[in-house]
Amino acid sequence: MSFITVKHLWKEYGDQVILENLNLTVQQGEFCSLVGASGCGKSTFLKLLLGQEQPSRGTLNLNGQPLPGEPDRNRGIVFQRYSVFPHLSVRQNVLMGLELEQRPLLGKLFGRARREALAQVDAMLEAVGLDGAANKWPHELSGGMQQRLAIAQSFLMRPRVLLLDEPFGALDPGIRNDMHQLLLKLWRETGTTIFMVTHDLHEGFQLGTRLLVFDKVRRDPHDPQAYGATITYDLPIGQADGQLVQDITEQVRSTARHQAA
Ligand SMILES: Nc1ncnc2c1ncn2[C@@H]1O[C@H](COP(=O)(O)OP(=O)(O)OP(=O)(O)O)[C@@H](O)[C@H]1O
Repeated sequence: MSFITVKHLWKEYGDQVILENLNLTVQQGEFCSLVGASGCGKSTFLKLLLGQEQPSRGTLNLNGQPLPGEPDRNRGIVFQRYSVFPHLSVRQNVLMGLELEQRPLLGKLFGRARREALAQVDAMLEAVGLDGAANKWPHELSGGMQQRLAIAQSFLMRPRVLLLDEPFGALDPGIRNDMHQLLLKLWRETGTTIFMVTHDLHEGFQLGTRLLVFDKVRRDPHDPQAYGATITYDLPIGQADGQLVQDITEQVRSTARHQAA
């Protein structure tokens, strides 16, 4: 049985069709990169996987059961920005997840439980290269360090599914490669199933195990909202030849031009 099964999934907001007839099966531990023109419903798809939005039609199953309709600890998410608590230190930011999980009402751990949690936190901070910044505040960190912190927070909770919405979109190209290596390392160590939205087509073609291209195949010039996007390409990473890369890039850009018109 597949880990995640999406069948005939539609998402509409009022008259606007966002996603139409998505079908997809994903095995546990896959790392899917999602690309597509702006407005093609990639973030909406992540929200459906998170349980923050519900399908208008169709089904989304996890291990054969409907995905819980509300976010839970099995699903983590990292956004391009603002995934961390600004009023907590780096160490407290990462600790907070464990405290809320183990003491949901009080939100605080004491004694041995706290010491054990802090040992996990410190090991994770070391894994993401933030051990030297444990006592800093988020505003004292560079953008790359903030994303390392957000990634540390997410992985520490060991979600079964991790959703990344343009996690490196605000970072300088120079440090993206380091972030890719970090993400791949944590993914391999944890076996988490990852869905990552990226605007960077090059990143999408390179990172992970599978590329999913979201695009609109139907278009009504008189009613731009009538049709939604679907998955037009579903390829193993590294398998697309130069011509296919060029075709996909051109199609995504063409849809982006139509969306902007
Ligand atoms: N809660 C909502 N209510 C109404 N419309 C929404 C809502 N959320 C998203 N949309 C619309 O759904 C469409 C798809 O948005 P979405 O953010 O999923 O696209 P995207 O492919 O992730 O775009 P981008 O790459 O620019 O982030 C957009 O037209 C957006 O305005």
